[in-house]
Amino acid sequence: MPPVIAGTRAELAELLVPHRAAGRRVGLVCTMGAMHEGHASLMRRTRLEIGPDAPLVVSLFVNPLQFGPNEDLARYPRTFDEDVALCAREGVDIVFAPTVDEVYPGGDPQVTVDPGPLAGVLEGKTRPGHYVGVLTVVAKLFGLVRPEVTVFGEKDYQQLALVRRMSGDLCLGVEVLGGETVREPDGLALSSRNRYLDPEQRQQAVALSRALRAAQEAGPEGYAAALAAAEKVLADAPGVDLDYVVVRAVDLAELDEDARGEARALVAAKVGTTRLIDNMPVVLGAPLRH
Ligand SMILES: Nc1ncnc2c1ncn2[C@@H]1O[C@H](COP(=O)(O)OP(=O)(O)OP(=O)(O)O)[C@@H](O)[C@H]1O
Ligand SMILES: CC(C)(CO)[C@@H](O)C(=O)[O-]
Ligand code: BAL
Repeated sequence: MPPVIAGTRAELAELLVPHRAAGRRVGLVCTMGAMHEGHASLMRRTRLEIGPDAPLVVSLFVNPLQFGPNEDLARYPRTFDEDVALCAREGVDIVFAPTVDEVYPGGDPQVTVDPGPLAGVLEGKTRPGHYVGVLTVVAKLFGLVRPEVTVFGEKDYQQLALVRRMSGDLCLGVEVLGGETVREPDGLALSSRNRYLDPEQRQQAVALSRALRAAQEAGPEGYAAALAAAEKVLADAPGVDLDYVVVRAVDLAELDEDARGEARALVAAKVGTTRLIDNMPVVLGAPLRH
């Protein structure tokens, strides 16, 4: 069965009434469309969480508030029919695809979400205002859909951390789960923006995941070795204009040289004009002997 498309808040609310009356758990996956297997995996994970009879809602909205003035809002890929077909294959019940006016009647909102200090680093440093835009629209989507559970991709690791933090700090009551990153066979993380890459850039882009794997492999030798291994791969990579490569704590705090245990390696770089991000778990320090 194809999903029902809701273009307005009123249509969405009406579609959810019978589910709420029946006490079903609502699941939400937030997207900007141009869907791929990464999005599909979040839908499947959400379905597992809510069960077969509960409503699975997917939002499809390219949110202008999270794009900077020199970013790719105008050319962001829009593939509505293919997206709906993917949602149908994944058993999505409702696709919420509002217009900009429907989400922001009267223009930009006066009240927005302050994402706090975690938004001042990494993606937030390079893209000022990005996480105000992301959290504001996610808060609105939470308010409109009122989901019990949502799954966000680990590919956007800082975004996942911030959405979790928002739900907790603002008592929104939404369980925020992380979905593993889906990759191409050569390691490149699936991303809607991969379609901007020409064949040569597509080859070059694999350096990001190779660098993260190098950090993983060097992890047992410690923090400095893990970081240096990733940096070396990227320094030798043609066509890759590095923004940052870091090894951080799982909560994205900075680490010192003696750090041990679970950490996260994260990278952002431009390949041609396309900005890509990726991250992987890293375990720092040799395993403790018993
Ligand atoms: N490869 C992936 N594996 C798992 N989840 C993903 C993957 N790529 C994106 N997601 C998740 O899908 C959700 C919607 O993301 P979005 O629509 O921006 O897709 P995207 O591919 O990340 O696009 P972009 O190229 O703009 O970053 C987010 O929670 C994001 O983390
Ligand atoms: C969460 C999100 C849909 C908000 O616009 C977007 O940032 C994305 O696609 O990751
Ligand atoms: N996937 C995160 C959305 C963005 O880059 O704007």
